[in-house]
Amino acid sequence: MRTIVDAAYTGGNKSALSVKKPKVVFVLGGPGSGKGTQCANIVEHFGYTHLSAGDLLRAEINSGSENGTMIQNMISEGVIVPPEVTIKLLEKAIMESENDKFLIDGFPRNEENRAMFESVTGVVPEFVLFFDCSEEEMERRLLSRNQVAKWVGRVWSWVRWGNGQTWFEPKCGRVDDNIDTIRKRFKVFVDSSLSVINYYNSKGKVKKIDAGKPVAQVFEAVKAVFTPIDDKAAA
Ligand SMILES: Nc1ncnc2c1ncn2[C@@H]1O[C@H](COP(=O)(O)OP(=O)(O)OP(=O)(O)O)[C@@H](O)[C@H]1O
Ligand SMILES: Nc1ccn([C@@H]2O[C@H](COP(=O)(O)O)[C@@H](O)[C@H]2O)c(=O)n1
Ligand SMILES: [Mg+2]
Repeated sequence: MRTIVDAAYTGGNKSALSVKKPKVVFVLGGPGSGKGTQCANIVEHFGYTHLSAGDLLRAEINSGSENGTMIQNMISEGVIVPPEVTIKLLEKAIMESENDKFLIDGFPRNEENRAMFESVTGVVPEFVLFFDCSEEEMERRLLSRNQVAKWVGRVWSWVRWGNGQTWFEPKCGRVDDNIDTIRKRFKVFVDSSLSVINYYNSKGKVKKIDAGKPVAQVFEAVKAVFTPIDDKAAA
C-alpha cells in the first residue's frame, strides 16, 4: 500500500541517486552501540565511505544553514529531524563522493525516513548491519564519551591559555550526551527505530551483531559479514 510519503515523492524530480545507483549498507543500533567506531574500522578494511546522518546534521548546523536552529533544537531534544532535510544531505554527500559504496550510519531512524529514502532515491540497502547492545552498556559508553570530550576540552583550554587555569568551562562534546537526552534517545530508538530493523528483518536483510563486547571482538563479527564468501572459503 502506498503511504502519504510515497505519494508525495513519486512523480516529482528523480533523485540523482537513481542514476548513480550506489551500493548502500545501513548501519543501525541504539545510541552509543558503537556504530561510528565500527564504521571507521570497516572503511579502513573494506573501502566504503562512511556517512553518519547525525554528523551531516551537525555539520549543517555549523554551516549556518537556514535549517540550523531547527536541527539544533531537535538534536538537543533527541528527536528525529524531518526526513527531507536528512535525505537531501545524504544525497548530496553521496553525489559528491567518487566512491560507489557507502555505510549510512544512523539512518533510517523511523518508518518515514525509510519510506521516503527508498521512494525518492530508488535505492534499497544491500543489507542492514544492526548493532545490538543493552541500554545499561550504551548509557555507560555515552556518559564516558561525554566525560572524555570534557577533559579534552579542558586540556585544550589549558594549553591554549597557557597559565594552567581554565577560567571558562569549554563547551565540548555532544549536546545530547547528557543523561536526560540519552534517555529520550533510547525511547525514540525503541518507539521508532526498531520498527525499521523489524521491517528489513522481514526481508531477510538484517545482519545482527552482538555489540556489547569489546571493540576488537565486535569487529571480528563485523569482518565476517563483509568478507566475501569466496574469501572465507579460501581462508
Ligand atoms: N565495543 C565497545 N566497547 C566499549 N566502548 C565502545 C565500544 N564501541 C564504542 N565504544 C565507545 O562508546 C562510545 C560511543 O561509540 P560510538 O560513537 O561509536 O557509538 P554510536 O553508535 O555512533 O553512538 P551515537 O548513536 O551516539 O552516534 C565512544 O566513546 C566509543 O569509543
Ligand atoms: N536519521 C537521523 C539521524 C540523526 N538524527 C538526529 O541526530 C541525532 C544524533 O544522531 P547520531 O546518529 O549521531 O546519534 C539524533 O538523536 C537525532 O536528533 C535524525 O534526526 N535523523
Ligand atoms: Mg555515531
